[in-house]
Amino acid sequence: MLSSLFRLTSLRSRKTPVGITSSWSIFRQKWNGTEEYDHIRAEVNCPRCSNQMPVLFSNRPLSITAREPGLFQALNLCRNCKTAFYFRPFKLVPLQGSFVELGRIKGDAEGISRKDPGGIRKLNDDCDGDKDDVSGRLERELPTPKEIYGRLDEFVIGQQKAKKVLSVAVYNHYKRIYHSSEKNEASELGDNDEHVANDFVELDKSNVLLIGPTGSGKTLLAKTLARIVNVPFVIADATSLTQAGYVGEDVESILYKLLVEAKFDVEAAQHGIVYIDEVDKITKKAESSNMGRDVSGEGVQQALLKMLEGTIVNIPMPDKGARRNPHGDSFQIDTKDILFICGGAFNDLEKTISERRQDSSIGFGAPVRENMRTSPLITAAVASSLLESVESDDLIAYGLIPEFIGRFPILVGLSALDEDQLVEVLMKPKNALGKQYKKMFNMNGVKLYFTETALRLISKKAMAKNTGARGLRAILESILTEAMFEIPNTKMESHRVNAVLVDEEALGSVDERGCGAKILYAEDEMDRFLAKEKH
Ligand SMILES: Nc1ncnc2c1ncn2[C@@H]1O[C@H](COP(=O)(O)OP(=O)(O)OP(=O)(O)O)[C@@H](O)[C@H]1O
Repeated sequence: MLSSLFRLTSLRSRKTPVGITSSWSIFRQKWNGTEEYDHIRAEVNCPRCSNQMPVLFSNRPLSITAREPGLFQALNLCRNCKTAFYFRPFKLVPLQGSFVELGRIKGDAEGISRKDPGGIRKLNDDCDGDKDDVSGRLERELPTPKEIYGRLDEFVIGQQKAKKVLSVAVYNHYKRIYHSSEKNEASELGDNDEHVANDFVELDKSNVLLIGPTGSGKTLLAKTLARIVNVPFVIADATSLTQAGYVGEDVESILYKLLVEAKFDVEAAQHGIVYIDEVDKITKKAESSNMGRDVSGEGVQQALLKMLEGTIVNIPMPDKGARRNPHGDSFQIDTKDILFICGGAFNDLEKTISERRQDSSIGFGAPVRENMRTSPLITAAVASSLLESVESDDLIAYGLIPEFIGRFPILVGLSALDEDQLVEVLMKPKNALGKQYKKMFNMNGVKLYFTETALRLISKKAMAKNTGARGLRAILESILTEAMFEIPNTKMESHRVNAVLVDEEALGSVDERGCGAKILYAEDEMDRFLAKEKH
């Protein structure tokens, strides 16, 4: 996609001054962790559609100008008209320069305008300098923590505390982004002293670390949040990452995926959410057992530090064939506004927490210790309570390095789902598994029915497997496979399947297989069964 974007290099050259409309600022940052370059962040009007767009100039040499040193230049894509430009200012103060239009991305044909990955971005797009208006829009368009919580509730069962903490964290994260755009507007308008003083208050970024057993909804929470605030979202696996210089997926590849997800709209990518799973596998402890290769967990944590905090990362543009070329031009992604959510199961972390709190001082005391040894159910409840009080020191004791933990001011503990919650997971959320299978059978004109006892048994089986909600799908798949195999072959009236029933017999018991879902042919068979059940 990108090669077509830049194929039209130097198609047209317009000598139009770069109009600085709202803000510009200079800062110095390392590129590729070694050389230091100056950067100028500016707002310009797109010469094609006149929409405002943010541009990041830097004096890093680009191959487009034969690597001429010392020039401030930028490559940028107008997200409104999807036109790529090369910018080269001929004066720095006030910033003025010329545009070279590089070409346009075909919108729908390549799916570029398939969706606008930045509902959030619309706010910035519309900033027209009226401060009240910016604040007003902030209030109108950014969902409040309660609204975010309400939407999460539609998809995620239980985890009330995590949902609340995340709603506030995400709201504050995007408010922080608007705060900086609002700040720029205010200083342009020459606002009063109090506002000017407030401008110097920098809001820190708040990445989130989710700690909870497998199948408790960590990934689901992150994915749903990204959908609610309508920003690009990617999932990365910490175990596949390598420290600098090692062969394997590198840290930059996460940002490349985010850029792809944002359809190469740099600003949208910079406001996205990245979920990094399995961070408990890059602890010092896990190095020998889990990584299975010559890469230190600590090295990977080190490699992630800069990106988590906020740095400008260079993402090489793909060559023809969509391969990334490290020697070619690149997109620059500033990670300071990307929200990083990390997740991990951190098995047995509760023991570390318990040790820290020396058991008796936590209020549970000896009876709880006894319970932890004897009853797995109570142990799960106690473990959840302990996880809620997790602190940085516990994670350091677990093997995360202090610098890594320091970049996660928000720690959230998730609890294992209990039997009732697993039954809800099956049927309640908007796209619950049970609803999905019902829809699938409905497509063949067949009704799928689960009895209450069957739903409980499915949950019990999942709990016995210790895989949380993750295990539900495998159980459903195994009891419904036979029915899904038969039904498409029974289109003839005489053999038409009317309904499929999942009852206790279909499931067997917690540790034994049942007979599988029952296929009902006669039209009234299901009605008779339901009447009997009611009776
Ligand atoms: N609390 C929940 N509410 C609704 N569905 C859930 C919940 N937890 C898990 N699920 C479902 O279970 C499956 C696995 O969940 P998810 O990937 O979020 O688990 P996880 O905690 O990230 O697990 P892991 O640590 O193994 O990555 C998904 O299909 C998800 O829809």
